[in-house]
Amino acid sequence: MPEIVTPIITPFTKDNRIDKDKLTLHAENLIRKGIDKLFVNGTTGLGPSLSPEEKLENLKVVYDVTNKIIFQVGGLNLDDAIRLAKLSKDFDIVGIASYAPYYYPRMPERHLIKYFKMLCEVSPHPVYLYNYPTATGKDIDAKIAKEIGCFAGVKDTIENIIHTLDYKRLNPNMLVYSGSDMLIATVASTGLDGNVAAGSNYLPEVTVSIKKLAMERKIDEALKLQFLHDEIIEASRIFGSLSSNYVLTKYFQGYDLGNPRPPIFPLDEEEERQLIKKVEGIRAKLVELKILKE
Ligand SMILES: O=C(O)C(=O)C[C@H](O)[C@H](O)COP(=O)(O)O
Repeated sequence: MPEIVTPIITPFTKDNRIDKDKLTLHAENLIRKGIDKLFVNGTTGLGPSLSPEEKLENLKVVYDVTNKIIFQVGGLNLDDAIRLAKLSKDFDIVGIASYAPYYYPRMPERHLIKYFKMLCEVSPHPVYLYNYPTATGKDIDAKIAKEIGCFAGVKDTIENIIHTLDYKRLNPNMLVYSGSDMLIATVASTGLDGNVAAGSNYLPEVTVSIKKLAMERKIDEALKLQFLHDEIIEASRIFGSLSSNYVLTKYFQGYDLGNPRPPIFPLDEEEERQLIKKVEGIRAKLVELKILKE
C-alpha cells in the first residue's frame, strides 16, 4: 500500500526559535488524518537552516507524538550528521535520511559516495537517500545509489517518473518514494511506495484521498482531486512554496504554525490575501466533494 509521508513544517516563534507546541499540534493533526510517516528536517521543514541541536529538538518533539519518523540528519558538516545519526539510536524510528552535500560545485562522485557510505556505517537505523537535484545540485541517481549499496529507501524529488522508477528497477529492495505532490495518483498506480508530499502539511485529507482512490482504481476521481491539488501547489509557488505552506496550513487546517525562518520570509498581508483568493474556490470544490468539512 503506497504511503503518504509528510515532510513536516517546522514552526518558528517570532524570535526565531522552534515552536514546540505548534509542532506537536501539527504532528498530532497529521497522524490523526491518516498520514503514514513524518519526514523531519526536510526541505519543507527548512532543514538546511536548522542547527544539529535544532534537528534533534525536532526529532524529540515529533517523537512524543509518533515514532513513524524518518529523521533527516544531513548537512555540510559530516561530523554533525554522523553525531545525529548516532544519537538517533535512543529513538525507535523508521530510519534516518540525508540529502546530498549541497552548494559545493563539481564534487567528485567518489566523495558523494563516501559521504553516504560513512553515514550508513554509523547509522543504528535504515538509511534513506533524499535526492533533490534542483536543491542540492547533485543527482544521486539509481546507478549511484546502487553503487553506494546501503540505502533502505529513497525520496526522489524530481518531476520525472522514469528517474524515480529507475531506483526500483536497479534496486528492487529499496523503498521508493516520490517527493512530488503532483505525482501522488501516478505513484499509487505504478507500484512505487508512496509520496513525500509537502502539500500534505495543509491538505492531508486530499493527499490521502488521492492515494486511496488510485489504489481502488478509481483513476478518474483520483486525477480530479490530483488536479485540484496541483492548482494549489502552483499557487503556492507564485509566492514561494516554503513560505506559502505556513499560510495554507492555517487556511485549510485552522491553526497557526507561526513563521518560517528567514531568509525564507513570511508572506506579507497582500501576498497572503492573493494566495487565499487563488485557493478559496478550490476549497469550496473540496467541501462540495466532501473531502473537506465546511
Ligand atoms: O520538503 C521535503 O523535504 C520534501 O520531501 C518535499 C519536496 O522534496 C520538496 O518540498 C520539493 O518541493 P517542490 O520542489 O516544490 O516540488
